[in-house]
Amino acid sequence: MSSLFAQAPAGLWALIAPVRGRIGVAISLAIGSATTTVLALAGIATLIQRLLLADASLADVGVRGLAVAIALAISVFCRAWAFRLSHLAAFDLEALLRTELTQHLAQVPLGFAITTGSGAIKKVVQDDVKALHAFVADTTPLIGLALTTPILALVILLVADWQMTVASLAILPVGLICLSLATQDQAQRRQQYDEANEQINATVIEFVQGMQVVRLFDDGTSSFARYRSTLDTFTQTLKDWTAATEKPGRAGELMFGPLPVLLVVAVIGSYGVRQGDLTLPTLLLFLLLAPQINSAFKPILTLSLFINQSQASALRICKLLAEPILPLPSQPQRPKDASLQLQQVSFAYGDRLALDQISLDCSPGSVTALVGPSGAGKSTLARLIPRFWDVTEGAIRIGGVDIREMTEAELMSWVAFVFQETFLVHDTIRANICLGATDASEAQVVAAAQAAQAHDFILALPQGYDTVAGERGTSLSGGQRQRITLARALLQNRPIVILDEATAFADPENGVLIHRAISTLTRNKTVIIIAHRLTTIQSADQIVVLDQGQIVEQGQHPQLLAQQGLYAQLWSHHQRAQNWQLSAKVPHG
Ligand SMILES: Nc1ncnc2c1ncn2[C@@H]1O[C@H](COP(=O)(O)OP(=O)(O)OP(=O)(O)O)[C@@H](O)[C@H]1O
Repeated sequence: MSSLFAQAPAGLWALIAPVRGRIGVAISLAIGSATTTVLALAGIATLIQRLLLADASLADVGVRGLAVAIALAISVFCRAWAFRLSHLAAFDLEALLRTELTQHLAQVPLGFAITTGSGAIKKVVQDDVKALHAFVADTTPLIGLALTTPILALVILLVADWQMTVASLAILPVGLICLSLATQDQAQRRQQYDEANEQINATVIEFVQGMQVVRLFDDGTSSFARYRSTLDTFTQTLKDWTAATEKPGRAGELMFGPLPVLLVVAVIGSYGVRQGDLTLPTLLLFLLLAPQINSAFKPILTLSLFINQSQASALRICKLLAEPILPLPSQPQRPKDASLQLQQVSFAYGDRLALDQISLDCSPGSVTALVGPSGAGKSTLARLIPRFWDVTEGAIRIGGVDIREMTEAELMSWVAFVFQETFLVHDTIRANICLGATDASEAQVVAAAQAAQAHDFILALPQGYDTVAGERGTSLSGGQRQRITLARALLQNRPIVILDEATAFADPENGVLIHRAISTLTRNKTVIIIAHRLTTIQSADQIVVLDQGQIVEQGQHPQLLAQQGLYAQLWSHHQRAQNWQLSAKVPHG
């Protein structure tokens, strides 16, 4: 359960509850502003009435004029104060929600980011929280303003002359009919618009991400043509939408403007005054207040649109906050050694089984290699050990203790994980090496970098260990980034090391250095290595061959070769790939 909310929030109003007090005050101030505006308008009507009297007393006129001025001043003050409060509340809410979301994300299983995608998570934490900011800052005072003005004006006019009120508002149904015509297939058109918009986004991302490849192969013409065609579809969708809603929309807008109602009031009212059914001050009151009722419909419709959009953002935030956190043990246990055991482990992504009844024993200090064709389940198995996800069935034990019975910190103190994708934070090289071992001394950091064959290139950087790694480490080569993450793992010095294809992308020179670093890192450790380069794992204590989520072969290299099974096939493919050379036909001169 999240700390900011007593129970998991279930929608827009629940999410903004932490700043409910200030929103309430802001709405009240907005109501005060609208009320004083309407009262000032009514006051102007009585002021004009007094001014038209032949024996108007200056004092009376003065008092009324002052009252109108004070009402207007109060209205402006309340409005400004309402928006100031709502904006301050919005900033606080934004900070509170971001903290809440990041705290929650820190507790959900690590695999959540992989399954959901970092783009989708970023959208919630950034864009949806920003949408709620806009809702609280701008929309909440408008709720008070947009609703109070027409209601109060209506009450005053009904009291003044109910028949005239009905007559002057007769125009409203016409406007409503036009509006419902303009919005009748709104949902379907909105969906078409969203789909066309998504298509454009996807094509732009494809165009930008693939620019290097695209421009090398076709100078960009064909992918640009794809972009043009989705843009044309998008433009056409918008044109159709505009054409279908244009006329009734404009008519509705006109009907909700002040002019038609002023015309009706002026004509009917003047006739009424001439007949003696209506007094001039009442006509003035209608001329001033009736347009306020009509004009309120547009802001109310805009408000409902805003509320719907904010509700969609709120639901995405709530869904993320409702994501179950990794269950933690009530009585944590400590492993007795660095042995690793998988006991009939099964795991499914949703209803798709990725691992099926895997049992495996790795004694302390042994090297276990996971091999198998693509999609066999190697990465999934490796990721279950640091609890990216919990097993669907069975158990994983370290030193005899089920990893679900260990605290997160305890588990992390046993397992180092070297990702296939190296990740550097936007900080100094030193901070990147120290990640997870913040109390390390300078000498320890340098020793780790030396062992990871990274010290020399770090010293050659402009600020040495104080150089800030570029965004996602872009200013460093792939091999250099790998060596920094290896230095990090070396410094952490955890008894179990999981290597996920750390050397796959290294060039030969980097490959030798990285191989050396890995040898140091894995010395005397329990190692699980996923390797496609089968040559590096020939001496592994056990090789586990996975296929379609199951262990199909298990043993040491010579044993597995002799079995002439899947491993032998993979090995011969690997050998062929190693011996493969570019054959060049030298032209005879
Ligand atoms: N995040 C995920 N969501 C859903 N299915 C997934 C996810 N990750 C992997 N899978 C599926 O689980 C199965 C095992 O994938 P896994 O990545 O573990 O295989 P692998 O042996 O490591 O493959 P490779 O050698 O290509 O990396 C595959 O069928 C894959 O499509």
